[in-house]
Amino acid sequence: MHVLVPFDARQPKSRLADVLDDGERQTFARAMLADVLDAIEETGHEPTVLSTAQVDCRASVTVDERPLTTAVNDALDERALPVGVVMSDLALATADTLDALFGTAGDVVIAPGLGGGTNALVVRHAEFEVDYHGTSVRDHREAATAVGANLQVVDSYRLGVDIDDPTDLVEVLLHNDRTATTWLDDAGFRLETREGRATIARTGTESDGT
Ligand SMILES: Nc1nc2c(ncn2[C@@H]2O[C@H](COP(=O)(O)OP(=O)(O)OP(=O)(O)O)[C@@H](O)[C@H]2O)c(=O)[nH]1
Ligand SMILES: C[C@H](OP(=O)(O)O)C(=O)O
Repeated sequence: MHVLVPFDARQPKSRLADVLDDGERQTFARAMLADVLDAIEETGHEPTVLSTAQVDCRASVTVDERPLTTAVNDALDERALPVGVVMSDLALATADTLDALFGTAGDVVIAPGLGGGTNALVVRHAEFEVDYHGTSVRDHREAATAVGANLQVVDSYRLGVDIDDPTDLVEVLLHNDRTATTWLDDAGFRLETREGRATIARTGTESDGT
């Protein structure tokens, strides 16, 4: 199966601006992309990065500067189905969890994200179109129904966590041990327990007084 990996190479991960500067967000986004590409390759499927600008990575790259939804729908039209779409910020994605997604039968198979996004999906129905942003998981359910496509939802913690906000970094430090975690470690991020919950702190910053 062909697997598209959308990637915003221009200003990635703006919601992490409180904890990472511009250059750090670029590097961290690329680290997560590398981990996602590794996991897809381990499944034996073929990833193509669908990027807003050229990016140095181990997969083939198609550059499309248009908005996410337009770029993905055009890429779906150009390829023989089925096609997978896996977001580049799924830092916890593993070959096993992706195999479960790719192996689930259905015209449209969705891995929802926390907060209403669509972290990954498989499209086997020619009339189905994506519509990202907002509560896209609900929009995709409706879009599947509208074209008469059978929809399946996979239940996956690892595919459900996309790294958008600083609190999501906790999950990377807790549950990933690949490129993105190494990068966070090297950048000084540590887990701390506050009021019984895991949270992140960064050594060498004002917040820890060093
Ligand atoms: N090709 C393409 N990919 C995009 C675009 N916008 C976001 N992405 C990718 O789509 C996935 C989900 O992106 P978001 O979390 O909504 O956006 P983001 O740019 O990563 O982060 P924020 O700036 O914090 O919203 C990630 O893999 C992004 O790299 C776009 O306009 N084009
Ligand atoms: C692209 C978007 O991602 P989010 O903004 O929810 O991370 C979505 O899944 O619709």
